[in-house]
Amino acid sequence: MTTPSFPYTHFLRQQAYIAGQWCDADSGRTLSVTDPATGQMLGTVPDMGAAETARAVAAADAARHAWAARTAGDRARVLRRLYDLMLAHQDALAELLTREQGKPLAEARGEIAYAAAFIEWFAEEGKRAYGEVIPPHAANRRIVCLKQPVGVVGAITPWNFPAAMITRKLGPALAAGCAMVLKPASQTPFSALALAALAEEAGVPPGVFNVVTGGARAIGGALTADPVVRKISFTGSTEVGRTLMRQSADTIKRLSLELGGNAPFLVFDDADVDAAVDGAIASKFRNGGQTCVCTNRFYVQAGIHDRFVDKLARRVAELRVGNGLEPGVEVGPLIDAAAVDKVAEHVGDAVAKGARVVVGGGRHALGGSYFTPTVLSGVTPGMRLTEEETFGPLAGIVRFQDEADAVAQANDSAYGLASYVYTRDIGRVWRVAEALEAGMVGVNTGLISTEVAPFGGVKQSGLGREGSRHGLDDYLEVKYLCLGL
Ligand SMILES: NC(=O)C1=CN([C@@H]2O[C@H](COP(=O)(O)OP(=O)(O)OC[C@H]3O[C@@H](n4cnc5c(N)ncnc54)[C@H](OP(=O)(O)O)[C@@H]3O)[C@@H](O)[C@H]2O)C=CC1
Ligand SMILES: O=C(O)[C@H](O)CS(=O)(=O)O
Repeated sequence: MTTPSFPYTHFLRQQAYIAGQWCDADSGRTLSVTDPATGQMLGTVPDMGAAETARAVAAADAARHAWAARTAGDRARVLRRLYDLMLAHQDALAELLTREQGKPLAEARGEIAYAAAFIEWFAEEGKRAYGEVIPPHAANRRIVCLKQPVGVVGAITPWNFPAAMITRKLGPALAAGCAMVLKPASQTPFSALALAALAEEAGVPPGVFNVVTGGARAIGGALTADPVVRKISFTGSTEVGRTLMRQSADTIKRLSLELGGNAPFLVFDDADVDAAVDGAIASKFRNGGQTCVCTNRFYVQAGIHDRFVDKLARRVAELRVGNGLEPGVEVGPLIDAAAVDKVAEHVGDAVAKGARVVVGGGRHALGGSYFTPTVLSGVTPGMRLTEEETFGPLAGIVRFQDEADAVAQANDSAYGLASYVYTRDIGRVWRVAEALEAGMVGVNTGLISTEVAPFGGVKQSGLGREGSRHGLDDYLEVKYLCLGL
């Protein structure tokens, strides 16, 4: 039976999803969602708060036992149906995602496939949540360790990947036998609600997956305060992650925190300069620079510096900026005016401190939330763009002399999420990769994100890992049985 193809409007749900019911806020209040490319309203979602969140937590707590009692294979079959449905409706889901977030349609299609891959991956991983039998400490004892689901999970996700950041949590949570209450970003809630509709169609039981939309502080406060919620999984800024960590302390919750980044990109004299420029474009301008693993500062060795800057600037000047729905657009609008202001402030600060605009440098002629892809040279430590996450299409380049200096500058940050190094010297690959204070290192590649590898950071970039076989552990508890004979 072929799956009918629907327009994106088919998935545009303007109600929240609690206990298997589509519902409005108790107050009747709504939040507007706008298309960042046009500023036009796309739709509204309920502006919910603590009361609705409490009902969602209660529904998750009621539903989790029967879900956990099903076999891992049974849960995997439901997740596989969700995976199949996501891919069957990839185009409609991608258009909905581009309309609420702004990224080019090709990237949105890629995100839907990436999001679905987490569901497929963890459907299978859930079947391998092996326990263990341990040689006993006494002849009359037997030791067995079980893996059991954490229970009710509170999830809070950002606007930059409105589908993948959800399934990166939903996949392992449901595969492990947990139930979830999700608060998506208010700027991009429709992808989350579309996932809820597909989960319902795939056979995820009522209450196992709930989506509450509305005020972040009220919903987040309710999730972190409720002792029934045993885990918080958050992706977003370090500032908010810190708040959630504090609020979770009173009930000692498990935490998965995927937070801010400040990725360094090191290019050594012996690098393939064309490959390095390809990697720089991929790592810096994906999603308009609005990913936590985007390069935030470039360090280029003196011998290759001028060639790298010239080649990169030529490529950046050719990037096509526009509405993500238009064919061929490579850089869409930023999420909102505040994001544009931040990029402009980083450019202004760097230029005031001596940096040179090689290409771009300001707001785009299209106006609104568009910013011209920009390359700055002559960047030096102390400029804001080397210390703060720009989260926009701005490449700032620092020239360096020797390896030790480059590594020291790269590590001079409170963050440690992603990092990148281009060199063809195998000894340098190992020295630098081992020395970089980051959770992830791209070697001669600017694209590192995949469901099969452990994604996460060190220092103030977060706690835990998502994806890979490690990602399931964050949703499981180890129970030790000591059997007296
Ligand atoms: N490490 C990673 O994988 C990722 C990290 N990030 C980081 O997130 C930042 C950009 O994303 P952005 O969405 O602006 O980040 P925010 O941290 O502002 O928001 C992320 C989510 O947290 C919610 N939120 C905000 N304040 C609170 C609160 N007090 N209590 C509970 N929830 C709250 C938001 O809700 P609402 O939308 O309603 O405000 C949103 O759903 C960057 O720093 C980026 O590096 C982003 C993506 C991935
Ligand atoms: O930056 C993020 O929000 C995601 O982690 C992006 S990705 O690198 O996983 O695609």
